[in-house]
Amino acid sequence: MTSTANGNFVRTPFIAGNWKMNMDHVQGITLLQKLAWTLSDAKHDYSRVEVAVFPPFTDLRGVQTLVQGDELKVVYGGQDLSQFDSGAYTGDISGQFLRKLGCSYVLVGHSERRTIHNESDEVLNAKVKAAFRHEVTPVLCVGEGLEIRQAGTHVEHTLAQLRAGVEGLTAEQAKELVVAYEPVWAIGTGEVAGPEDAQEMCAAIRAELASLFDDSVAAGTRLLYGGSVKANNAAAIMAEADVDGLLVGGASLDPSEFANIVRFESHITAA
Ligand SMILES: O=C(CO)COP(=O)(O)O
Repeated sequence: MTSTANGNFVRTPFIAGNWKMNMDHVQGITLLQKLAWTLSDAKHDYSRVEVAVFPPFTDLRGVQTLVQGDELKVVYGGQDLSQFDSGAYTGDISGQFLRKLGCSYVLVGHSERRTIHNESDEVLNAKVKAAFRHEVTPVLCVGEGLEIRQAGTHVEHTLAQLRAGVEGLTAEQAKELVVAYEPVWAIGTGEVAGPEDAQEMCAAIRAELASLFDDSVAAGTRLLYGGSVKANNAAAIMAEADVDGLLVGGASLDPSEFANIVRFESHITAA
């Protein structure tokens, strides 16, 4: 992303709220309504900054109904999907079902899936491919834990996750893919990676995409940062050349805070 103080971006900035296992389907609707009102009051231009929410599966039908009924421009997605299309996989959700619910995106390989559910790079690669099969754009999450960061091998570690995740994709798919760098030590801890840490990793990811695919993939793929993003640090992170968006956890549960993150450009011009 090349940005200037007046907010000209090469790739459309993407600000996403990952609600994790918060908000039942009633609370979820209220949260989305408040977010939409706040952004509408602020005359948010969704063509300048794309806004996405990732609610729990049980909220998705309500979110779809609200988005369609009120013609909201907020897009939404699932927090996970099965690598399989259908069958005897109790508890799992097919990409086909997400597509039918109007999901544009799906998170794949969030660190909480990798650690709590032991999802391997191999499974995650199959999930990325399943998402493409069902025409849902995967947001592949990568990032290192604290020990790896302290050992100084974070770039190598994260790029290995990236390579495994995108294996077998076409250049066209890789360009559509969104990659989210979320250092595990910065998630939900209040410990935010500095803008320069986010930039270091996003630049490395972009260079890796150029070598795995080609320069047009590297130039087109959107790269997000996630981990303790708040309204007061969003603008500085977004000012980095290779950061195209933000994946926000805790702060996305507060509609006014999240709206201020979406409106990070107003902070840049105000600064
Ligand atoms: O995991 C995250 C988003 O997917 C980040 O969570 P927090 O913003 O709560 O640190």
